[in-house]
Amino acid sequence: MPSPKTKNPGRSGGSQAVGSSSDRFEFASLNKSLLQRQGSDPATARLRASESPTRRRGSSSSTGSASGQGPEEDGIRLNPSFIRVALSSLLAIDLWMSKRLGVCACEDSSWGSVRPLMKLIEISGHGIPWLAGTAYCMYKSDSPAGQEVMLNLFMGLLLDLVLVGIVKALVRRRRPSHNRMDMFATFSVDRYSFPSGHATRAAMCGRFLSAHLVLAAPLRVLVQLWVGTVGLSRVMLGRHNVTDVAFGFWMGYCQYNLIEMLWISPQTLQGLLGYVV
Ligand SMILES: CC(C)=CCC/C(C)=C/COP(=O)(O)O
Repeated sequence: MPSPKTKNPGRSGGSQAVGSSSDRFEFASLNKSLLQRQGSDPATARLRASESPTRRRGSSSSTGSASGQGPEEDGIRLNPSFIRVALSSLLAIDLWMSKRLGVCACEDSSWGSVRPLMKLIEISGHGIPWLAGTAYCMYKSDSPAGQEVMLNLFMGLLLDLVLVGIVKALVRRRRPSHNRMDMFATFSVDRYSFPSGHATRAAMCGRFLSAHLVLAAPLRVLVQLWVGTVGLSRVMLGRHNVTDVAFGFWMGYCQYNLIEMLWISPQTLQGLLGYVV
């Protein structure tokens, strides 16, 4: 659980329980839009229609609805959709679970003594050791087949960084309020938490290793255990909400399919190099 030491510059103050200031921040925006939808009765709609264009423009930025919408869209706003209610419930459960599981968020959290181990697991899924290790193995490999596998893993790791960066920049979900931002070597988008870059990398590399490098069944089980541990450690460290990690796993799983689709074979490489040179 978070301690008074917990800092998060993006949030106003620390929090101890679900329904705290930070959670309320996320709920507030959901509730606001729900209320706005519910409040779109004909009288409100008429009132809105009579607003001056300037006022409507101003309000559209906060409500997320553009001025001058057609009647069909107003009709949709009359009925808060089931999906929206389901999503806000999921978000509530997500925040509650993430807060409960964030037991290593700082040294004086309930499981604070395990934090160094969790940080070690964090390093095992960080981009830098993976990129450096793969580049080293590619350089050291004396078989063309080994080099091919390593080159594709390297390209996959770069692709992962780009895709995660894009999704983080688009979604812009803040990290949990109990997170202490003390990760090493991060990009600016890493102040956002959705999806977990460690989870995407772990899931993608886990599938890659099992398909190309780790052939013994017991070792494959170990690889999958590592993937799960990396995901769990993200929530326990307070870095992520559960949904960030769950989506990250799914995204990493799909990224592996992308690597297989875009597989760079020696022939492709020769073609590409021949084209460039
Ligand atoms: C600097 C390089 C090469 C990678 C950054 C890796 C990183 C710190 C990702 C953030 O992961 P989470 O989204 O799981 O916190």
